Amino acid sequence: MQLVSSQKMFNGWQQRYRHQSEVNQCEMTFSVYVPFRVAQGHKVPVVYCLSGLTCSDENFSTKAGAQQYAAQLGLMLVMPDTSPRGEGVADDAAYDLGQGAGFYVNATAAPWAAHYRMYDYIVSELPALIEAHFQVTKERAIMGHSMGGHGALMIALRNTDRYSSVSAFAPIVNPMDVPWGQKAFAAYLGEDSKAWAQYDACHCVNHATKRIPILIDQGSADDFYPSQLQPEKFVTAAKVAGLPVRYNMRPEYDHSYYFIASFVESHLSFHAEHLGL
Ligand SMILES: N[C@@H](CCC(=O)N[C@@H](CSC=O)C(=O)NCC(=O)O)C(=O)O
Repeated sequence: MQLVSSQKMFNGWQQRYRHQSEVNQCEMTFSVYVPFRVAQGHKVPVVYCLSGLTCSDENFSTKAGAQQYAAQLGLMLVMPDTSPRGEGVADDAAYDLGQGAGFYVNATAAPWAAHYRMYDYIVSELPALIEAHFQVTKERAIMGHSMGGHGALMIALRNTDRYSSVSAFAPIVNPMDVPWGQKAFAAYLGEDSKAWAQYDACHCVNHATKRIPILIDQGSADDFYPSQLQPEKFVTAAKVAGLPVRYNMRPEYDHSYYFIASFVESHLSFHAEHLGL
């Protein structure tokens, strides 16, 4: 693991690391925020922050304004990239497919299957790396925005033993039923939609083995809300499955990081509460 950059921030450290990923078969970069509590000799729990289409590990770290709250709460933030990258990695000219748009699935269709294994990367490889190199406990929460909001919901529901809580800003919730998801799933998983449900949060609610606490915020002025997101579908599915969801509609907020920055404190406090801080 190679340190790319390190800056002091709120008495802790904002850093970027590069490493060779076995599951994605390429070099991956991630960002972390290490709170001061670590320098005081404590192990801290981790919140994984998954970004959306077109993002890298730097969107959340530079725009969400989360570090000041992570510093106060004693949380480490891990901000992964949204796909494998590099010259030898398949890509597409469109912003919603290929590099920057991995959708947190393990691709099975050519040419994507060779590198696009973001599900295994987020669930297994990255946490193992983090737990080997940083002063962290094995307690984790996961959150995300848009495509990353969906990734967080889907991953948490499939792995309720691994996460204490999950939250999402303006998430895609039913990718099998909206244009962004249908395009990505057809490419990564093949045209047979039977293989898609395992990665669709509205289906994954039925496979949760624990009542994991869920928080979702949605802006009413989000251009993607009616066509690509529709979080109410998830709220209904989760309630039918008996899962506790707190859903906030935020008047006049859009899809941007200005929206995320406005409510990120409440998401980190939610996770801190369920992580027992
Ligand atoms: N209109 C786009 C779409 C890109 C976009 O809005 N990306 C969002 C996430 S959307 C769902 O996953 C984002 O987070 N962008 C980065 C940012 O810093 O705001 C386009 O034309 O590119």
